[in-house]
Amino acid sequence: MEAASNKIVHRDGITDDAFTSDSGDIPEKYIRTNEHRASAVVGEDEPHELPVVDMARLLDPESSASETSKLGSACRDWGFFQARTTAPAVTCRIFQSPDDDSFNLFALVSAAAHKPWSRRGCDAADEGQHRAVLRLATRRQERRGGPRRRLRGLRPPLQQAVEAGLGGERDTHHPAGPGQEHGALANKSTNVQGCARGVPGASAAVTKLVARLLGAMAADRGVGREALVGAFAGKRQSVAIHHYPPCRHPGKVIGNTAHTDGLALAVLLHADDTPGLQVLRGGRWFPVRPPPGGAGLVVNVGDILHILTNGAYRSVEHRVVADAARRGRTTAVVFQDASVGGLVAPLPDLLRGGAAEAARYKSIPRLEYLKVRFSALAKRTGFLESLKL
Ligand SMILES: O=C(O)CCC(=O)C(=O)O
Ligand SMILES: [Fe+2]
Repeated sequence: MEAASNKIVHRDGITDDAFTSDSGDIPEKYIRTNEHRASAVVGEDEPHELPVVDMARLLDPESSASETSKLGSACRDWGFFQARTTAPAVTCRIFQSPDDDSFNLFALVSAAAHKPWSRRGCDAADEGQHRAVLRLATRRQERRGGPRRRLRGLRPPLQQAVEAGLGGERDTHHPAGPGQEHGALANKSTNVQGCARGVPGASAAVTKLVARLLGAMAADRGVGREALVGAFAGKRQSVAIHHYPPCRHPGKVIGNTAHTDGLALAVLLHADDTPGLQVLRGGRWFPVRPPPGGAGLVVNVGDILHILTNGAYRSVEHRVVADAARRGRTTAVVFQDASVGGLVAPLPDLLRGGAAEAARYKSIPRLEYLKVRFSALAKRTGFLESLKL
């Protein structure tokens, strides 16, 4: 029987089922076949590629206008694009070489993937990642008398993010079947805290990349650079690191259920070339191929940027499917927050002047926005729709 997709799976349960059963079947409660059936996946035979924005061309005055318009179309049509960059600063700082002792994410992720289940709590991704994050952050606060003490030493943007629960621990697990040892789960996400030493460098590199993209987005949207860059300046940044172990039954479980990202912009780094990410476009799932050789990042519009641009740039659903053949998949996602004067609202510059647009979304205080989004996730109701005017 197919499991209801909204079942909550606790990690304690996973431990028992995944390691004590030897039947080779996937426990019914982990099956997400219905999610695979929900929409068609575009096959290998239909050529497609995520739009590519070349960062060097974006900066070069000769090519900047045409690359800016490519960027704008990508954000309108796909909500996703690949930012091609040859500068190794971003990727290297997050996924540093395993030989470098100062910060070794590979070791961290691999330790997370192989350690026995701890009992720190786990919620299935389909309950909503952000809810899980919030709950874990709250528990952490209760246990330790507030996260501030534990986070001493982190630089402010990251510290704020973790305090807000946005960069907190994520543990969303879906077992792929017992007997698969450590490959029994389709998604293990770990948190930034263990990577604290390496993150500030990566955070600075991502901030720079994001500022460049925002400058071009502002030009494309016809607002002053400061209007958009200012909405992001000094705002929270958080990082989620995901590890998706290989899975023998990729068509039955899901690595990361379909969702849109709640913050403003997400920058995704692939640590390997295992595919898995799929983007919903025109009712079909488009598989995203990891940029070859790590020469690029996948960027997507989140709900807040959707609202800031008055709906011109689209926050689209995406998901991660499991892969049976390869050794697993590891990604890091840097989320960037934004708001205008404490509000999540269309950029005021879009609503005034000669080319003024009518506001298509309500303006709501940021805290209320977060609250509404969490409860919408819990109830599985359309969130952006509920803010539409
Ligand atoms: O791991 C991936 O490819 C995507 C993860 C994701 O969508 C997220 O963290 O919001
Ligand atoms: Fe996402």
